[in-house]
Amino acid sequence: MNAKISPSILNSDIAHLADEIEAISAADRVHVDVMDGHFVPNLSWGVPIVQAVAGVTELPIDTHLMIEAPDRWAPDYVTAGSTVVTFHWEAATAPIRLARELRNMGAKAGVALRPGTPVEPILDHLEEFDLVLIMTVEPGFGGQKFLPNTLGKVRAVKNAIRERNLDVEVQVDGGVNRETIHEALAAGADNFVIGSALFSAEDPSVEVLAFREILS
Ligand SMILES: O=C(CO)[C@H](O)[C@H](O)COP(=O)(O)O
Ligand SMILES: [Co+2]
Repeated sequence: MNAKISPSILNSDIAHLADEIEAISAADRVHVDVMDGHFVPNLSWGVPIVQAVAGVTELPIDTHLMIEAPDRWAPDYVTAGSTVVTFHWEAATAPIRLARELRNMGAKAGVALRPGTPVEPILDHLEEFDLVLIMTVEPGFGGQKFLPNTLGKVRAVKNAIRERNLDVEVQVDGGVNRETIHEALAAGADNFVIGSALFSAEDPSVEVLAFREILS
């Protein structure tokens, strides 16, 4: 599987969001972080932003829901234009049923785990998902430090995917930069959410290419 770069626009200059997204057009996806102020202690944005992003880019939208009651809200993010909708395992009432609903709507279904959530319960259900997101920081804020003790879960998911020859992406999200990306890659990640390391660079368009080079 070719490694994918999914820039998180959380820490971009949202007053110039269309320009920021244009700058990362050589990436593979746009990662949109939805936070509800309950599942995480921060509030970001919702359906209208996904619709707005869909209106200014051809890149597939990868929506990361850090919200309570994803069973109720996640389908709206497919309708809004997301290609991938990832919800948190900890927040969902019926995660398998929700994943099936998202797929039936034509989207890819992703499941995310906080750093402290064990991976074992999802290993028996990997066929139900297109993407597993292993959080490498506590969800809620951009610009945090990468937690290397989460990489054991990346290895465990990747091993299970390989053993069963499944087509499931392993995404890491949080604190990924030019140094930490090597550890995540070695552990088996193939989809890299990169936020502040891209948007704090002098030229994010050049930085995307630098990450592409590292992953090649
Ligand atoms: O889900 C997230 C935070 O909960 C963001 O996607 C993540 O933090 C990306 O930003 P950075 O690369 O700056 O850590
Ligand atoms: Co995210």
